[in-house]
Amino acid sequence: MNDTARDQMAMLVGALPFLKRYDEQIVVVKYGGHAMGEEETALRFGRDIALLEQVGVKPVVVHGGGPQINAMLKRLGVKSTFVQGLRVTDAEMLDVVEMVLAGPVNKQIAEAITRAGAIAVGISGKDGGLIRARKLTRTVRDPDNGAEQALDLGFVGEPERVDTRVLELMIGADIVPVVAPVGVGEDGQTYNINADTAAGAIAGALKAERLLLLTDVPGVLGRDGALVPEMTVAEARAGIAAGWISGGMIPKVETCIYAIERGVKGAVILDGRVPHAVLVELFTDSGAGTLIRP
Ligand SMILES: Nc1ncnc2c1ncn2[C@@H]1O[C@H](COP(=O)(O)OP(=O)(O)O)[C@@H](O)[C@H]1O
Ligand SMILES: CC(=O)N[C@@H](CCC(=O)OP(=O)(O)O)C(=O)O
Repeated sequence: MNDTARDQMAMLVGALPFLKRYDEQIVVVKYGGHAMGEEETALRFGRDIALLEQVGVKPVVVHGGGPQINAMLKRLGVKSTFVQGLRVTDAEMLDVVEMVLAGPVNKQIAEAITRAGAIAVGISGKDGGLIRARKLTRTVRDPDNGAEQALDLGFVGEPERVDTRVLELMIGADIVPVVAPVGVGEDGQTYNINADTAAGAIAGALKAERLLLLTDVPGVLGRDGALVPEMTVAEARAGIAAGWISGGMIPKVETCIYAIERGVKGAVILDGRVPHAVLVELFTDSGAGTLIRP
């Protein structure tokens, strides 16, 4: 046997316990807009998700699409602003957000997975009452007098309740759900939801075995810039308080903490642009990215 064959054999044997561990288990994968990159990246992602389904894992995909929304807004000549990483969403903006997320982005991902041999169906959080949302309230501290001020982000929502029935029906029929992060209020109002937040709420409601957040950095980086392979919820909270976890990484880490507190066994932040990142994370000992655990 040559070295290549020996390496392949070792990989295969190493993966077997993980295949058993994830058999019939729900894994929620958040596919971020930055991780989507070139068409080839999306096709590779589709092949990995289809493969997961074919080996008995139950994947549920929740996607973002921030950069894709930005591209459409540019074409339309509409300006967009972000507050605390969230897009301020007025009625006109909401139309574009829903059109892009629940339209081409959602369909492209479902199509890529289906082309790779699984059956994937794209839905939005509005379908089947999946994500009941309410208006998100946020405050900001005035730097001059320290007073708390309410922020109005328009139609930005937060999940209030997740009704998993439509997902369970799909999963039970071996259909891979692909979910756009749009929710609906009690009064029928549509809300734009941060995709990390939506994925965390869905993973929590499904009590998923794993939540994977695919982004365009290797994971959580420590003060020295090196990847932190693993951290507890307490360590993650301390990192946010100390300030070395900041910006767009805060909602991701908070989402992981939220999901774990609702029974998800482990949440991982990893680089979705790396070929087969999902497979390496699930089926190898070393994993990929940063694992946040209870
Ligand atoms: N400790 C940290 N480790 C890694 N990234 C961090 C950290 N603190 C802040 N960040 C920032 O978080 C960003 C990832 O969040 P974001 O750009 O919102 O991702 P996405 O578009 O995939 O949702 C990184 O590009 C980086 O600038
Ligand atoms: C409220 C809010 O900010 N919603 C996001 C939804 C998409 C998203 O989160 O996409 P990524 O994961 O690719 O960043 C937005 O409008 O961009």
